[in-house]
Amino acid sequence: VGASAGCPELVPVVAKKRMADLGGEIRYHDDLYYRGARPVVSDAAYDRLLGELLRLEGCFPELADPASPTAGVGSSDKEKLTVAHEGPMLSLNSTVGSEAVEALLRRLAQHRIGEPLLVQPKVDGLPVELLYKKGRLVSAATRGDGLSGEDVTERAGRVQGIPRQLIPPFPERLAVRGEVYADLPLFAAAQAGKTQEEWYSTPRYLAAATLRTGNPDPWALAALRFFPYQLVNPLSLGRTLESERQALQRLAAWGFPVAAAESRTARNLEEIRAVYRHYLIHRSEQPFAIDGIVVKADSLSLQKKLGEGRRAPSWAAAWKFPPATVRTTVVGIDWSTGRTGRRTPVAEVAPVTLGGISVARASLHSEAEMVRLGVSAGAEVIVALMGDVIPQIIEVVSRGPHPPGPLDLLTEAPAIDACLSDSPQCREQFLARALHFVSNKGLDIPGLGAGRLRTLIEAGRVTDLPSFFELQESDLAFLPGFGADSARQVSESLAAARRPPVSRLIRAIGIPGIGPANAERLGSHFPNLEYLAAAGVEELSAIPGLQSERAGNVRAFFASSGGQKLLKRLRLLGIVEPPEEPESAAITTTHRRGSFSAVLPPTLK
Ligand SMILES: NC(=O)c1ccc[n+]([C@@H]2O[C@H](COP(=O)([O-])OP(=O)(O)OC[C@H]3O[C@@H](n4cnc5c(N)ncnc54)[C@H](O)[C@@H]3O)[C@@H](O)[C@H]2O)c1
Ligand SMILES: [Zn+2]
Repeated sequence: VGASAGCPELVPVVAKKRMADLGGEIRYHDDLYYRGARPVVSDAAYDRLLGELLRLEGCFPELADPASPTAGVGSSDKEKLTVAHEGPMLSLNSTVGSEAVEALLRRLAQHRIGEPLLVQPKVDGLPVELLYKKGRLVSAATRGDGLSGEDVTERAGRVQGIPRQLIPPFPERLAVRGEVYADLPLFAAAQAGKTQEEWYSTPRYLAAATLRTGNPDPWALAALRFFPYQLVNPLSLGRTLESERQALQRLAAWGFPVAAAESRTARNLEEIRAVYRHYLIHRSEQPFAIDGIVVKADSLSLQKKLGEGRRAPSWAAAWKFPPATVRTTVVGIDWSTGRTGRRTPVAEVAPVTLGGISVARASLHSEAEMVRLGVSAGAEVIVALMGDVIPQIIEVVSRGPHPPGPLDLLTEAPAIDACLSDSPQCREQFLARALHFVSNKGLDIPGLGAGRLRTLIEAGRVTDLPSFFELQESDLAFLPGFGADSARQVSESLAAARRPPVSRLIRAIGIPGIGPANAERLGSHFPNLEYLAAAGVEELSAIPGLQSERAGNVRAFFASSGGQKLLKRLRLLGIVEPPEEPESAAITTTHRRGSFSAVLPPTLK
C-alpha cells in the first residue's frame, strides 16, 4: 500500500495492473506520435496518462516495470536506430502551467541561490543531433530511443541553418543538438489550396516526415530550418566555456543561426512568467511553431552537479502553453460512424485558421459533450487545437437558435459482430472497419485510403474483411489515381500480409474493447487465431492484464454469427491455420496446449 503523501491506497495487485495498463496505453500513443507523428489523443490527455504512471511508480517503486515507457524517451523501429548519440538525448520535465518550472526552481535553490536562468522558446519540431569532425558535418540523427537514432544525414545536410562546414577555428569533434522545424510562413503558403488528405497536418509533422523519408518533397525540404539549443559535452571543449549562453555564442561563431535574442535571462518565477507571457502573446508572429518555453540553469558546472534522470535532465524544465484557440460559428452537425458502430458528432464550422492549419470541422467527442456544451447550428464557439493537431470545441460563447437535437442516436450498444460485412445499412460502419483493417493499426497496407476503399466496396470487390486477400491486381488497377505500379505494390503488400502475427490480426479484425495492448496480450498467449476463437471465458480471464469484460467480448465475438463467418472465411483463404481436427468441436485446453508446437516454426520449438 502506498505510503507517501498523495499516493493512492491500492493493493499491490491492483496498482501493478493499473501500471501495466497505463504502460501499454502510453506505448501505443508513443508509437503513433514518434513513429508516424500522427497522434490520436491530445497532448493533455497523453500527459495525464504519463503523469499518473509516473506518480504510481513513485508510490510503488518495487512494482515498476523496468521496461516502463517512463524509463526512456520516444519510440522507433529499433532496426532503424543506427546512429549512437554522444550521450543520452532526453525529453524535458514539462507541465501546462508553471509546476515543472517551479520544481526546477526548488531544485536549484537547494544548490545555489541567485544563479541566472536561461529562458528559450520551446520550438515544436523534430530534435536532431549533428556530429562534426574536423569541421565537417558527418552525421545527423533523430532522437530515436534516446541512445541512438535514425540516420538523417543526407536530408539534414540540405536544411537551411545546418552548416555542412563550420567556420574555423573549431574543435576536432563537435556535437550539436537542435530542433528541425518548418518555417511557418512557408508552411502556410504551401498549404494553401490543398485538401487535407494531400497535405501535412502540422508543421511538426512536415518536419518529421520530410527529414525521415528517403525521398522528400523538394518544397518541404526547402521549408525546413534549424534551431540549435544545445552544445553536447561543452565542458570537454575547454575551461573557457562556463555557461549555456557562452556555448550559444560559440555556435553562432561556427555558423549556426543562433538568434541570441531568442535566449533571455531570468532570476525568478516572476521574470520567467514575463517571458512566458511575451511568447504566448507573440506566438503567431514567430517563424516557428512554439508549444511553450524552456527554462535552463545557465551555469554548466551547476548543470553537471544537478545531473539527469532517466527521462529528463534535472537542470531544465518546460512550461507548456495551453492549447491554441479561435472563435468561429457552427454551420451544422455531422454524425460519423466508427467501426464499432458508435456515432460521434462532428461540428462543421465556418473555416478559420488555427495554429497554422485550416479548420472546417471540429470534434465534439460525444453526444453527451455536445449536449453539455449546448452546441448546435448557429452557435458561436471556441475551438482549441488539442495536442496541436485535433480541433475540438471547448466552449460555447453564444447558443444557436435551436438547442441540440433531436437526438436520433443509438441508445443500445451495437451488436458485437455488427457490420463485419457490407450491406446498405452497414456501408459506413463497414467502411470504417475495412479502413481500420488495412490501416497501420491493422495489417498496414499502404495506399488504401477511405476514398479508394469506398470505391472498392461500392464496386463489390470488397464485401467483408477477408475479401482483401482475394483482390486481384486488376481489381486495384481501376482505382482512381492507381496505375499498374501502385496496383502491383498494393497487391504485393496484401500477399505479404497473408501471415500476420496473431496480435496484429486480432487488432485488425476489431473486436470491441480489444486495443493494441490487449491484442498483444492475446497474441502472446495464443499462437493461432483458432485457439483464441475456441477459448472459453475462464481461460481468457486468466490472461494477465485482460479485464473479464474484455474476455467476455472476445468470447461473444467468436460465438456470434458474424465472428464465426469471419473465421471460416479466413480459414478457407488460408490466412489462419485450420485446427488439427476440424471435426472435433470440443477441443480441450490440454489438447490445445499440446498442439501448440505443431504450428510453431521449427526455430521456436
Ligand atoms: N498526443 C500524443 O499521443 C503524444 C504522444 C507522445 C508524446 N506527446 C507529447 O510530447 C511530449 C513528450 O515529447 P518529448 O519527449 O518530445 O518532449 P517535449 O516535446 O515535451 O520536450 C522535449 C523536447 O523539446 C524540444 N525543444 C524545443 N525547444 C527546446 C529548447 N529551447 N531547449 C531544449 N529542448 C527544446 C527538444 O526536442 C526536446 O526533445 C509529451 O509531454 C506530450 O505532450 C504526445
Ligand atoms: Zn516535442
